[in-house]
Amino acid sequence: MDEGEHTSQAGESGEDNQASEGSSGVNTDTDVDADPDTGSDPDGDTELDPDESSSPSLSSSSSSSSSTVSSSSSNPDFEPDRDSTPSDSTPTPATSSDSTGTSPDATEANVDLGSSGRDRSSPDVDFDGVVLDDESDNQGLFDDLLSGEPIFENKEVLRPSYTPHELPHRNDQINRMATILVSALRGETPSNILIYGKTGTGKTASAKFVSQELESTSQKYDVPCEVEYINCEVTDTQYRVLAQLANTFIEKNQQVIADRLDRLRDLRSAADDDPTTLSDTKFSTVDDLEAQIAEFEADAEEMEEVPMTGWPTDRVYSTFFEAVDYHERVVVIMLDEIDKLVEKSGDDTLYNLSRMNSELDRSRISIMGISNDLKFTDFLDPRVKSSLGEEEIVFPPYDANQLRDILQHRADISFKQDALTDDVIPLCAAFAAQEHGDARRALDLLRTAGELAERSQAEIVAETHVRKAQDKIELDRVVEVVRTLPTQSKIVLFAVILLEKNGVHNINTGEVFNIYKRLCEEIDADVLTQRRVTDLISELDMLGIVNAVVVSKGRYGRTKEMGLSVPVEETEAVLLSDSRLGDIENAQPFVQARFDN
Ligand SMILES: Nc1ncnc2c1ncn2[C@@H]1O[C@H](COP(=O)(O)OP(=O)(O)OP(=O)(O)O)[C@@H](O)[C@H]1O
Repeated sequence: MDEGEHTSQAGESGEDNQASEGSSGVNTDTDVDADPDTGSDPDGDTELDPDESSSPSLSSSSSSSSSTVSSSSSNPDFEPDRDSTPSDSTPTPATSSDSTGTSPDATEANVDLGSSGRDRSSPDVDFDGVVLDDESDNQGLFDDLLSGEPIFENKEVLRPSYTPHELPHRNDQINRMATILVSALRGETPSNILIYGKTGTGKTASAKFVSQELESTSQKYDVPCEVEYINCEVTDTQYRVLAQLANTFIEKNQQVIADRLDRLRDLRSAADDDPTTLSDTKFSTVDDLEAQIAEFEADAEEMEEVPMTGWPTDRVYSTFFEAVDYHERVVVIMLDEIDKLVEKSGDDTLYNLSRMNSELDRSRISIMGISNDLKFTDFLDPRVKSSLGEEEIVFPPYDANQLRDILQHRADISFKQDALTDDVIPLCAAFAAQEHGDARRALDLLRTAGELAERSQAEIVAETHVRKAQDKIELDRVVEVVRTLPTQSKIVLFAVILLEKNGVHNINTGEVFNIYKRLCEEIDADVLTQRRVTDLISELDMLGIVNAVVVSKGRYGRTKEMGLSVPVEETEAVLLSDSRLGDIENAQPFVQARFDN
């Protein structure tokens, strides 16, 4: 999901919600393994090859060289030299004479004043009781941080909101989009396009890149062509989509009318001075001109913005229809996360939009839908499905080598020269390829590694920072998944944590259920059946929070044995931050109760 151009943007953590993709999605091992299948590094060496076909291989020598660098740079004795000349990008601290605007003499006076208290008798200096360079007023909190050589040249380039100018490995898809959309520049209606691909495969970035090119070319050749971007995760109902489009077009129309009125009013002044001015225009008399001005003024007056709620949908639709058809143009409506719209409010919006062309007089619209759910068209009305999917473009996941190129392009502009050891980019690429070739994940990893290096005052980003960044991102993800669990699942998870904290290994379902029951009683929650609790445990297993295996107990049947797959302390803290679970003051007695049953 990207920053919406016309929408208010949902909070963008830069994290995709992959937690539901199984236990591998929540790997909190501090040691990143060489083997994606086993999740362990039995050899204990640093050889990393998560993607055999294309992944980078990091030798232990590179890791040792980088650790040399990081250990020297994170030396605890490291003391920034405050007297040294600040680097180009380090702001020069203002001296007291700069900041007060006083003369050098005044600065000297200030030095004296520092020792002798405040001498208000000096005629040149009126410090008004404030001595800016007094040590006690500025303890150098920020000076120390600023004096470190910054690692980043421009960190924004690594953020999801940045639209890159180059999109390596997406030429084919970009060219296909361009080939389809070029008809808009010929005044024809382009076919509707559906773009599919997993998260982070560059769908939005590529579509926005093509849109920008389309709009700038249309300005160059003076062909009316516009692209409207809607993020359907935020704008997820027919009313909101139509209202947002209507208001965007109304705003644009007002601008068009204002420009036309300016020109006509200029013409009228010229005609007042010299009536022959009108001979080159379509107006035979000043009255005709006046009438046209009055008509535009009335149009501008009539255009009423759609409120964000409250109108009947057909009124919103007709307002949008009139606004878009106000003058000749081809409009491409880009519906990002289109599956979210269909999921939330069915396919009415798409049905209405896709049949509009037959009724529009002056304008034409074309739809570009973007989705990471390949199956969402199954829920569409067959007419909508065939109209929407006139052209389909698939964005395959990136492999490790492609991710490396993408990261290198960004790193060149976002980091200072030589700020990365050689293994940083391959390692970030390898980690991201291990998941599902997600460029967003790879960029997050690189940015977080840079930030961690910066925070530890290292001068260079090394392999260890990438590994720490990977752990941090994983932990953030776990925290998010746990935080958003339903209360019943949280109670079940809390029961597992309590058992684990008390040294119980191979926890079985019965044990969890006993503790769960008592926790429910304590916080006055409904008690589910043991069967239902077993289902919740399976869900936690699927989310990668617990690791459960079914074991046979011979003639006593089968049971599930489980352990926690996430860090205990952090997970417990997240659970206790829930207002209901936070009420459990001392859980120890419940665990003891396990032995009573
Ligand atoms: N080929 C590429 N070159 C440079 N940056 C890329 C490339 N592909 C993706 N990115 C970057 O990766 C991030 C995610 O890309 P984008 O938002 O386009 O993915 P998406 O496929 O639309 O994902 P989602 O379905 O989750 O919205 C963005 O910061 C984007 O700039």
